[in-house]
Amino acid sequence: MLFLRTPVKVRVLLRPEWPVHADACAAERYRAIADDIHRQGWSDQPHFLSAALTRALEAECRALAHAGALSAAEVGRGAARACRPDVRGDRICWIKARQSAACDAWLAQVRALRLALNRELCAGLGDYEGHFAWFAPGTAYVRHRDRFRNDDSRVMTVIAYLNDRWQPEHGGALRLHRDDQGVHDIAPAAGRVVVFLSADIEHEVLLTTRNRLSIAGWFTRQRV
Ligand SMILES: O=C(O)CCC(=O)C(=O)O
Ligand SMILES: [Fe+2]
Repeated sequence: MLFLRTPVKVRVLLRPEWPVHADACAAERYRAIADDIHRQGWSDQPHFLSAALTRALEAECRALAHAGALSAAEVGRGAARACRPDVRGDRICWIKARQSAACDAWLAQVRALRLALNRELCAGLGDYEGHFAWFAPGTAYVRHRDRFRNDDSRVMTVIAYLNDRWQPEHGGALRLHRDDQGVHDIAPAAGRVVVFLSADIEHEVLLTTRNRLSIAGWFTRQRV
C-alpha cells in the first residue's frame, strides 16, 4: 500500500490535525441531516464536532475577541444596513480560508456536508459564508428569517456551537418557530450543529446570561 511506504516523518506532517469526517459515521450523519431537512426543514446534531475541534474553534474565537477583531453585527442590506443592538447583540468576525488549521477543518466539514446535501436532496448549494459570533451576557437576536427580502441567495443556515458546560439557566437557546407546532428550543452546547432552511424557519436567540460563542454560516444558491 502506497500509504505504508510513506516515511513516518512525512506521514505525521501530512496528517490533518482534525480528520475530516469522511468515515461511515459522518456519511450516516449527513444522511440523517438530509432526511430531517426533507421531513421538517431543520436538523439538530448534538455531537457533530469533535471535542478537540470545538475547543480549537472556541480558543480562536476568544483570541479574535481579545485582539479586537470582532465587530458589532449589522442587520439589513445595502443602504439599509445598520447596527441595531435592539435587534441583534452579537459581535462577529467573518471566517476566511487558510486563516487557521481549525477554521480550515471546519470549512472541510462544511464542504463535505454541502456535497452530501446536494447529492441527497439536489439542494443546489453553492458557496458557504460564515462568521464567528459572540453574544455577551444580556444580548439576544430577535425573531427573524435568514433570507433577505431583496436577496434570496441564502438557502441553508448552519450554526455550530462552541460552549462548554452550557446549563439551562444560562438562557441563550436557539428558538425555532414551527408554524402550527409551537416552538422548539435548542441549547447552544459545545459540539452541536443545527442546520435549517434559511427562507422557511423563523428563529431567534433568547437572552443569554453567559458569553455565547458560535459559528453562524450559510450555503448560498449554486450559480448556473
Ligand atoms: O446563534 C444562533 O443560534 C442563531 C444566530 C442567527 O440566527 C443568525 O446569525 O442569523
Ligand atoms: Fe438567523
